[in-house]
Amino acid sequence: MSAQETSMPDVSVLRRVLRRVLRRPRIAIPAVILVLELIASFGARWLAPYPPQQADFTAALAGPSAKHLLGTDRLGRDVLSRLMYGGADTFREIAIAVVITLVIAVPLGLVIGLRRGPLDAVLMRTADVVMSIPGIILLLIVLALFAQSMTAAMVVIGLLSVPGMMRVVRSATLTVGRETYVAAARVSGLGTWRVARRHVLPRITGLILVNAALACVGTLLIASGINAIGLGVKPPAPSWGGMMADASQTLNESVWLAVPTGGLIAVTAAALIVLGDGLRDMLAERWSGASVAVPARRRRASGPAVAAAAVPESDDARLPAEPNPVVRLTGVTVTADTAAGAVDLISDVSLTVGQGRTVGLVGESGCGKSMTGLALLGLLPNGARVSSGTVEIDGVDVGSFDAAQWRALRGGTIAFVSQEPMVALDPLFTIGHLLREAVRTHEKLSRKQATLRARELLTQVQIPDPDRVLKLHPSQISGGMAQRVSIAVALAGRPRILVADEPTTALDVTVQREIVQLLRTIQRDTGMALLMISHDWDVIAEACDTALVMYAGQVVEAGPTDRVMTAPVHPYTRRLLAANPRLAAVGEPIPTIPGTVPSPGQWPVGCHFADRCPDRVDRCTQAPIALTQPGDDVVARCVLAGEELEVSS
Ligand SMILES: Nc1ncnc2c1ncn2[C@@H]1O[C@H](COP(=O)(O)OP(=O)(O)OP(=O)(O)O)[C@@H](O)[C@H]1O
Repeated sequence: MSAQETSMPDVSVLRRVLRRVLRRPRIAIPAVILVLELIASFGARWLAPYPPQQADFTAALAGPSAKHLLGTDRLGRDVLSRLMYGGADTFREIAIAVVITLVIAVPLGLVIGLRRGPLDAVLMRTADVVMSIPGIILLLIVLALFAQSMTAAMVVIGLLSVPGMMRVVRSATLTVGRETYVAAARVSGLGTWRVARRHVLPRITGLILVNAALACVGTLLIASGINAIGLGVKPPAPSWGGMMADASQTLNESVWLAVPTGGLIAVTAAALIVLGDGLRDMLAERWSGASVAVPARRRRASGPAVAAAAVPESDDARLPAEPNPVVRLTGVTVTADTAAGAVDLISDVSLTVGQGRTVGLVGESGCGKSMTGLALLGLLPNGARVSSGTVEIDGVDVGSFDAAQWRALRGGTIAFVSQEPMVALDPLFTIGHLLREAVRTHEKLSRKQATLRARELLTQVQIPDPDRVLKLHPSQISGGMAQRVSIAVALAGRPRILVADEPTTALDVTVQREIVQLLRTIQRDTGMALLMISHDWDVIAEACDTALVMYAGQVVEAGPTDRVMTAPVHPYTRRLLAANPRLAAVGEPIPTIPGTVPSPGQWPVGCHFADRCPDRVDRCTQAPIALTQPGDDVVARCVLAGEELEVSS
């Protein structure tokens, strides 16, 4: 963010926020009450009618009168003045505790919610331990050790509240972190902290405010309690808790004395809660319609742990040659820890994408296409890892890369476009802001230069009237335009390889063609390599030089797209092509492949497709099937592949 952006907030923005706040009684009323209390408390020296200790024994325990608006206590001291003087300490105490809680808990919750891993495990266990400490005993010890210092007590309360707040922030971050725009921001190379601050924090601010309000109320009550039992502010200095204690001692003589102090504490607590709720609702309204939380993609539950049979080495299989390889996956197996044990999600996947080339991954849902793309992006889900094989990018083995090295690579060398353009863009910001942020992640540019580059990117993705679009929010543009914008964001770092995971699935047919053509044009102009993940043969036909067909975690056939589509060798490829709805004859039912893709962990020992394959022979189920090259341009994982070719030639 530029100095201009971070410096003095725009007056018109402040005015807008103020107008919005004042229009809502649920915010305006508690806010006015609290502001008046703050003014009265911190301005007590000038505003209070009497000094806090000035006693008038002739007017002890008097009710409200013109002279003493809220009456007097048993020493004839003015209750209103004492409440005003005592308020400053009360608000200061609340501020100390709650600021400590927020300053520690919010960043920690954000970071562990996004990063997970060992830090998450350590902090969560530490939180469990801290939460089991009996707070009241600790408070009494601290008050004894620090000469009844309320500051020390508030520091302890603040620290003891950290675990609770951290858990709330962490679990909200986990939810928001699953949204595609957050994944997209991470893939564009933004560090965890920047993603947290720019894309997660604004979404969970409402929740944090509600919990902060509750923490304020909790601290108010605890601080009043400590003062009431005489362990905090020492009499005759005024405090709300001390005044409650005084009132309780004189209840038999005057019930009234409890009313102003008790009422003030109750009104303050209620105002804090209503204000927190009101602000949360205001922020929630801001989000409604802008983005719909996308549920995490449904994952098929892994079946009972069946150890994946060792697949023979596939060195003998030469995948289609790719000139100037930018990316090379060699025999990559991704394994995930599940409740049923370690399960392979993809097995022995090899692929190469050369400069200026497009390789397509095609297959039914659940075959492992996305997992292959995520392995290449270094973005495997928690618990999943590359358990064997290598991933090379620009000739460098990235297997041992740490988070910082991946960050440097993502968005720069490799970029990602997802299937949900609308949710890949953070709805809170304008297109211009999102593009400027993406551009400045990779290049040191002034705001003006970044705007020019953002405009250039919009032109590159063929968006008409880029100046107008820069000022719009994602919710104000169509799905097709949003996909163009997310491609522009991906191009901001001038990537060498772009992974496009079903980039046209959410779009209508005409727009799909436009997006595919756009990607091809960009690729021709920039020489970028493209890994296109799709279940749509039309997209593969239109965009890809080479097609890899995946089934149940394995590459089952590969070759030049034309050959794969016109002379498929693997029975699965043939049936997948036949099931293409656009090839079905009018009036004829669309052929389907009976059965379903076996889940990871339930793959059979032999050919993964055997159960669904009408051409199955005994050899298919006896041992793992290797990927072989039975002919020019033909790579297949089928025992019948060679025979097939002989028959057809
Ligand atoms: N974190 C995970 N833990 C366990 N299994 C997972 C996990 N993530 C994905 N899977 C499983 O891995 C398999 C491959 O998933 P993947 O998303 O790569 O399939 P896909 O071919 O891209 O399908 P789709 O087109 O539906 O995304 C699926 O069976 C999925 O259920």
